[in-house]
Amino acid sequence: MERAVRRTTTLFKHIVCRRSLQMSLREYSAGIIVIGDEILKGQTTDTNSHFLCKHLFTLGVKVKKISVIGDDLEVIAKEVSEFSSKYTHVITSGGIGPTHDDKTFEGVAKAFDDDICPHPEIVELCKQFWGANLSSPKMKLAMIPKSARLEYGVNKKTGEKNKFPLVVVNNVYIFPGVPSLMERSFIALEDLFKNPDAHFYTEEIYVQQDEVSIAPILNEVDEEFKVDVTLGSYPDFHNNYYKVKLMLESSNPEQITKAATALKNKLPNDIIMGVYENCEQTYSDKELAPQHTESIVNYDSQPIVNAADRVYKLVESCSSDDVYGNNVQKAVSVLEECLQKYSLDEICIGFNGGKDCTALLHLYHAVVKRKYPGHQGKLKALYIKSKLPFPEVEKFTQISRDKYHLEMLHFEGRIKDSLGQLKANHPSIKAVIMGTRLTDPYSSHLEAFSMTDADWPQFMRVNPVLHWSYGHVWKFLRDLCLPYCSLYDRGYTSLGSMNNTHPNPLLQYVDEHGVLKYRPAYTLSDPTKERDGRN
Ligand SMILES: Cc1cc2nc3c(=O)[nH]c(=O)nc-3n(C[C@H](O)[C@H](O)[C@H](O)COP(=O)(O)O)c2cc1C
Ligand SMILES: Nc1ncnc2c1ncn2[C@@H]1O[C@H](COP(=O)(O)OP(=O)(O)OP(=O)(O)O)[C@@H](O)[C@H]1O
Ligand SMILES: [Co+2]
Ligand SMILES: [K+]
Ligand SMILES: [Mg+2]
Repeated sequence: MERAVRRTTTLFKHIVCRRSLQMSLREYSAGIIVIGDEILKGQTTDTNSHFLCKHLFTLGVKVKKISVIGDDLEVIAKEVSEFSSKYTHVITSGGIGPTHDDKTFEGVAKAFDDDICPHPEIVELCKQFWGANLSSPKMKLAMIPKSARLEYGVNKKTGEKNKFPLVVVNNVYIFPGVPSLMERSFIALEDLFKNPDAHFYTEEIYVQQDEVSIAPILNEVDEEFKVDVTLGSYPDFHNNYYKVKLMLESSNPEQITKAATALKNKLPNDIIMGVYENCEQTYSDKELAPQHTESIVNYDSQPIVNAADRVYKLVESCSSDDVYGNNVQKAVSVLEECLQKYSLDEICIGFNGGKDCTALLHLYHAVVKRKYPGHQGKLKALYIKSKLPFPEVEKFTQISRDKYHLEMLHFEGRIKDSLGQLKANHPSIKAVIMGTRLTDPYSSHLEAFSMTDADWPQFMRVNPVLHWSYGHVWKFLRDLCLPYCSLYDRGYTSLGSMNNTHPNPLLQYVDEHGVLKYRPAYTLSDPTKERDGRN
């Protein structure tokens, strides 16, 4: 939501986007109608339209309009009728449950001057699945427009025909509102929507300056190429590496290249962080993620996808006098040794969103991927929440959990007590991988494998980055374009709780408007001052 709102309030709405109607290509359009009082009342958040837009785009279908309406017969009929005449496909979600307030089938029937009546095939299915007799509320599911046809679709994983059909009237596809059901059903039926001619070319340019300062350039390029190329500008306030992503899109490969070249020539060179060219999307069912070619500058927008290749390449290509490279190598071999000694079930990584464990998590992920290429299970991560955690830290741990597919073992309170609970609740865990370095307090005596102290719950502490310097951690994170907690971009150099952690005073400066600001953590030149913001 937040992101969508931001987009519409920014420059993009002033750049009118048009794409040429190349006559050789047939354009497929779609309109989405989200139906349900609960959405208009703010009791449910609509995620279905977002899901549909994303998938339809990859199928070569342009969504032209999304409408959200209540469970009102007249309104449904009017909207369906209008959408049906305007767009190639109309997709509705919601309002097909067994209760009185669900009116979508009736509304669609009305839109086409049709009536609803029991459909024998669905009546049969209702009997089979729910033992429903003709008077049971479930039978409402069988009351569909007379002119409807049924589309079963195929489960892509099992190859089997779906058990329950989708109801379709003319070009109107009537999906359930429950997101999991809608998504499953849509994926099984997506071939119905696909545009066989679609062939979009995209190019992404990542820029390190805010939108306002580049707006005149965007307007110029848009003006020149708008007939053939769509230019979008998407700011990201939380990214550690860029401020705006520019997205060009066209079905004409020559024109998109010309537009992108014009844009790159006009933008100051030093603000371009990364360029992905020819991210051609052909609409196979395989992957939603765009197939990127390598960025021609250095920003990697998908650092986790190739984690193992990148990490091992770094390790294999490093020379003997490269201290940083050797430290990465050492970390990888400690992790490999850890995986020899313990099974994945016996290991968790201590992950609290800090920089050291963020670098470590990426290494651990890479080493696991290399050792177990087909591994589908989740890596375990231990997160002991402090009394007053920073919201930025909380957010970052959640983002990391999703990106690296972690199973989070959550605890709250004192670390020692939490480790006692870890032992009790997860008896299989024997080793905790940690981002501790020799320069951390009370850590100068540690080794790669050190048991916890005698008066602590007993775990093997595995310390792969023990010999890394402060600078090495930042070099690793930044060189590989890894996401890290946003507090580090605002002058924090080590993170504890909100009550004992401040930005590092050494990074303070006064900007041109006289405002006190902090430089990012990776610019700290004296590493012995890493904890100067802690008390
Ligand atoms: C898994 C784990 C094991 C730990 N084992 C010990 C230990 O054996 N002895 C000890 O004094 N502290 C131990 N600690 C505490 C850490 O040394 C350190 O005090 C804690 O991570 C807070 O670090 P900070 O002050 O940099 O935020 C452990 C912490 C964790 C997460
Ligand atoms: N609350 C915690 N929950 C889980 N693991 C923790 C916790 N605190 C510390 N650890 C582990 O101990 C390591 C050392 O802690 P430390 O605070 O020095 O590093 P960090 O949090 O990764 O980064 P920073 O030094 O910037 O705060 C972490 O990398 C992590 O592996
Ligand atoms: Co640290
Ligand atoms: K924008
Ligand atoms: Mg910390």
